[in-house]
Amino acid sequence: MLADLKTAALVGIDGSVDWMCAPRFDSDACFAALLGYEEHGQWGIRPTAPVTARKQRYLEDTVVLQTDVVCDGGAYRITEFMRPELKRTELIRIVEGLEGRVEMEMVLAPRFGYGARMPWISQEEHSVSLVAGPDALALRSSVPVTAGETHVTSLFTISKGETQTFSLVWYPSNSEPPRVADARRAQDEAVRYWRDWAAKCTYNGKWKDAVVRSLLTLKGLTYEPTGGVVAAPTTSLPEEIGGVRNWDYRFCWLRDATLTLTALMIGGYVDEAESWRDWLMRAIAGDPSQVQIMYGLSGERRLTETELSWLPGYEGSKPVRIGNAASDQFQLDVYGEVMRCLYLTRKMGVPAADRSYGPQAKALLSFILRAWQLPDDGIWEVRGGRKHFTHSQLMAWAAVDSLIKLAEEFPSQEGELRDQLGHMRAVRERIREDILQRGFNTAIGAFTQSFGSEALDASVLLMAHLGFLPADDPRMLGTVKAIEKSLLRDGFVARYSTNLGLDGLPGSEGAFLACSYWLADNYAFQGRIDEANALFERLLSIRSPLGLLAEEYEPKLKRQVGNFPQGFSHLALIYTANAISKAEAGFKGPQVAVS
Ligand SMILES: OC[C@H]1O[C@H](O[C@H]2O[C@H](CO)[C@@H](O)[C@H](O)[C@H]2O)[C@H](O)[C@@H](O)[C@@H]1O
Repeated sequence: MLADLKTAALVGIDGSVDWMCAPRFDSDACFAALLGYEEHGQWGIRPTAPVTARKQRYLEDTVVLQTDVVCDGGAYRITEFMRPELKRTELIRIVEGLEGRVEMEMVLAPRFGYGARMPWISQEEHSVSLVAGPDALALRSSVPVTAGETHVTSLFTISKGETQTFSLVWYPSNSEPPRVADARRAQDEAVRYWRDWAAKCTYNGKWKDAVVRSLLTLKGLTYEPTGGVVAAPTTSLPEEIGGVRNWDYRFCWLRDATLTLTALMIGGYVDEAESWRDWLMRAIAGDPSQVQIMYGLSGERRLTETELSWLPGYEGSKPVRIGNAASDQFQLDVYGEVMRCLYLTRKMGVPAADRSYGPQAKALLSFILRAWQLPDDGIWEVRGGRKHFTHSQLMAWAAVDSLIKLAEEFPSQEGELRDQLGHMRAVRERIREDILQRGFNTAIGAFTQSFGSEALDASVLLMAHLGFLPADDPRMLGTVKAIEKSLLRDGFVARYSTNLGLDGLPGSEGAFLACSYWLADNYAFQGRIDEANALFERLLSIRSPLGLLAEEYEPKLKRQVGNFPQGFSHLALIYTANAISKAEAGFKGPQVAVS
């Protein structure tokens, strides 16, 4: 992934940019070969001779990618990056000769509208422009290029010590193409930007490299103009290869982003936390019954789901969807996420907002006090009908619990809530009793997926994180044991069993990485340090060579599946690294970086 805090691009080890939406994460893709073939848009820079070795890495503490390629005749390096410090989207690729002399081919073939629209290509004095409807790209390069009807191409050679540069910038087609800076200067600026940001990380445990990579990835999923955080920069990377579980993640989920906040807190990133808190409160402003579970990058509400029939899908996994019908779902847990966000940001020292969020919190409270007993669609956004999910009830409890803590610990700012304290405490106790009575199945000795059910669900592992029960409570020990017995897949945790018909979808899916981290957290909280370490190391070992994680892992195929890179997995990694470090230092129970 390359990122510029407005959008991202995915580059293959073969030198091809196969995915990029511009100018925002949720814009139409202009390179969509990831979900189809070359004809759906890509930008390749490759040798004409066969490749014998390739090695890819990020420059330390940056999102600047470097790929070394050895081929017949010599070796070269491509350094590529986007520009986080700019308002526009610009992708720069610098080719450097390392050995001998290599003949290279550059082929630029964007197809706007997710691979559907061929641009008009015209050669101008210093650049080539590619225009279709509202979108335009301009390519500038240090080597001569040929603008054909369908592609821009260049054949050039690179010898040891030589450098050639290419920069591609998106601009609105009704304006002039922007001027671009010197590529090396741009590289220095991008490197400095990411390194300055990474240097602020306050986690200093034994997994610092992995934590910093995950933090940089989460930062790369941030849409800086508004502070929104996308779940992933991709759509429709399948949860089952060849299957239909293909969803669009280029939106801001209240759940994912609030959990991201906890991860940023662990890393010490207060500005980002403040920015997310304010984004969140703007997005959900209004009637609490109309709070959505996800929004567009600027808080847009209409995220209509459609299928793109012309795209064959990743390795034939159809349909390719854009938009997300889960945006219309009722998921009780998001109220808990919002309240936790309000509480945790205050707790970590984020200053109170200019306008008090007290009245909004009070309105949300009154909604949750009315709605907590309603069935909902649950954390996994299942499409198989509403239930009383145990995790949803847990988060209703967390919503009230967070507001009680806000009122107790920050009485001067959140005074509006104080007169409700008695009532809130009574409701918190009622929800708790309900969960303990109806969410715990005494026959199997575990909390189950929904009230009265026998099915297991890894989301209840979060009970200890939220302080609902101590991790060594016999009911938590029983739950962990039952999950180990029924949901472990070759050492990784499935979120639930897909063969019980819960999600209303055909087929199956991989193990869910965040749930696997949550199991490791429970081990750490319970003092089972060796097991926590072993599971965490296993999870580190399946990251991509660049340290990136998708949403899921398919142990049978030994490959990651689902959208990529996925914030949920990276934020869970950060939390677990911290939880194990804390447990090793002698802390008992859940610890986030708030004192
Ligand atoms: O599995 C079915 C659902 O999958 C997606 O939701 C998942 O991703 C969300 C974003 O990371 C996460 O918040 C949620 O807990 C996951 O289940 C998809 O967005 C849904 O439309 C789909 O029903």
